[in-house]
Amino acid sequence: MNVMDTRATSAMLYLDGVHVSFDGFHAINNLSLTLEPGEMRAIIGPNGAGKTTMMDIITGKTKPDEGTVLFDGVTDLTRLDETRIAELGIGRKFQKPTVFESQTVQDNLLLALNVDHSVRGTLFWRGNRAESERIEKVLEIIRLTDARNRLAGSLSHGQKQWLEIGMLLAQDPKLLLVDEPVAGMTDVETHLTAELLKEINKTHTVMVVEHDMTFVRELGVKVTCLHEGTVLAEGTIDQVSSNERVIEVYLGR
Ligand SMILES: Nc1ncnc2c1ncn2[C@@H]1O[C@H](COP(=O)(O)OP(=O)(O)OP(=O)(O)O)[C@@H](O)[C@H]1O
Repeated sequence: MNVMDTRATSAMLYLDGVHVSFDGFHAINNLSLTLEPGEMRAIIGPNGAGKTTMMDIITGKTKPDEGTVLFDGVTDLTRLDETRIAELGIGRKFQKPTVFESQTVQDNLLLALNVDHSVRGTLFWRGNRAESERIEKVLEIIRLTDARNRLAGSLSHGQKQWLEIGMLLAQDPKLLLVDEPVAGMTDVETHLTAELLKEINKTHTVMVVEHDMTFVRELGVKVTCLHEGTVLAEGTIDQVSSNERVIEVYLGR
């Protein structure tokens, strides 16, 4: 691919002709996808479509056999390891919340900030002014300001998910990858999560994988449906959900 391609130079994320096979099985098959800076994209698709593998490629956990994966215009992610990719500003939220249950909400956020906690000791450190302001802002976005001193273990499932999204946000990533955030949530929590991601998307580029179509519709963003490791359909939720192939392989089941 020519890196002077305008898509490649302006995109936050640019995948082109990506292939991944596991023992001869083609999990990702000529996958091409572009995410613009500031965009939020919803990724849908049946089990085994390659959604997780695509996230693994972006974060460096899995290396493609072929294809181009560029971040922020020019950085070739296929040459970097997971740590370096995280340092570049790609944050990933896995499906299950993994907060520090015996720490308070606020201390979880402090732990997530990029500081040398081994030296300063998180429990005695309350951050400099910029960091404190950042924590306040994140608490507000994730709606946990009033719960700041509660132990994370005492939060509801939905609140734990929001806290973990907040821990990513504390690091101010350029791109947030969010895997099935509303699985196991109540309808109210699901609605609040859509609001929360829309708020985050005002200042961050977001890619969210989700099966819950009510939630995806509420996000109101461009949708990509993957199937057999490639893009089956892309467009508005109405366009994608009325696509005959999407209905056949995913929605109509
Ligand atoms: N490490 C691996 N070794 C062998 N096969 C794998 C490996 N990782 C993924 N696969 C296969 O690749 C395909 C794509 O899997 P992937 O987990 O990316 O799908 P998915 O769209 O995330 O599905 P789900 O919605 O169930 O999470 C599946 O058939 C899966 O079994």
